[in-house]
Amino acid sequence: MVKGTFITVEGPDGAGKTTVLNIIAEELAAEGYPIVQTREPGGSPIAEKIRQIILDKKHTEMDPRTEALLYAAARRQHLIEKIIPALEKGNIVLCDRFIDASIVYQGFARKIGIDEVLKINRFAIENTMPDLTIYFDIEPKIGLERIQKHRQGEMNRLDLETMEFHKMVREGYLQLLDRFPDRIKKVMADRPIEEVKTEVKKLILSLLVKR
Ligand SMILES: Nc1ncnc2c1ncn2[C@@H]1O[C@H](COP(=O)(O)OP(=O)(O)O)[C@@H](O)[C@H]1O
Ligand SMILES: Cc1cn([C@H]2C[C@H](O)[C@@H](COP(=O)(O)OP(=O)(O)O)O2)c(=O)[nH]c1=O
Repeated sequence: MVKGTFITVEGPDGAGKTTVLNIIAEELAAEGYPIVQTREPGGSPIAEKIRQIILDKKHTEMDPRTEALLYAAARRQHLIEKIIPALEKGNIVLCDRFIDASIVYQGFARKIGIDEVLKINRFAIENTMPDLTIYFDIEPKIGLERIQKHRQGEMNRLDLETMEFHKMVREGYLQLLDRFPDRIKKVMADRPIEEVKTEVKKLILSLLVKR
């Protein structure tokens, strides 16, 4: 029987997920909550190796279904090695991206199909779904500008096609929000970090008091 609480954050790149999660993890830990913070793809040695294969810029010929299977494989390994043991010990697991990222990026934006990607991910994760998923909503243009601003010209792949892709990503998340309204909660991420953090923390605490 799993005793812990499993919370994931999702959203387009540059929405502020990592920034806000870092602050909240630190605050909750200081307040005495047993926090385990982790991220996908990666989060365990085997899963990190799979991440390197997926994100390797040399792998331009990678087929979308291969990519989806690799994400699902990394997810399974991370779940078995890290998330489930932490939940069994009663921890609150805060995870940066999980199954919804695959549904949206591979299923919707790469056009494999939401239900196809759900199927392989159900195989990968069996029954371990998040208790709560916080979706950081932001216009892709703003998210990408944030990333560019801090990487100072290094990342210049932001042509029209990738903007189209990122728009699909947001659209995919909004569809998931409609499909799973009880699990996924939306936060407007186009606001100062402190405001976003306060709202996200409120959502987390309101789940924790119920349990
Ligand atoms: N609310 C915010 N307003 C302005 N800049 C932000 C905000 N949240 C994050 N950032 C900055 O935007 C960049 C991307 O944030 P990050 O947390 O890495 O996003 P994500 O994990 O969603 O891709 C970082 O440089 C971060 O400092
Ligand atoms: C977990 C996951 C991530 N991704 C993508 C989303 C990101 O663009 C990238 C992860 O890179 P990462 O550097 O972790 O980005 P971020 O800080 O924005 O989360 O992988 C998928 O396409 N499918 C998935 O299942």
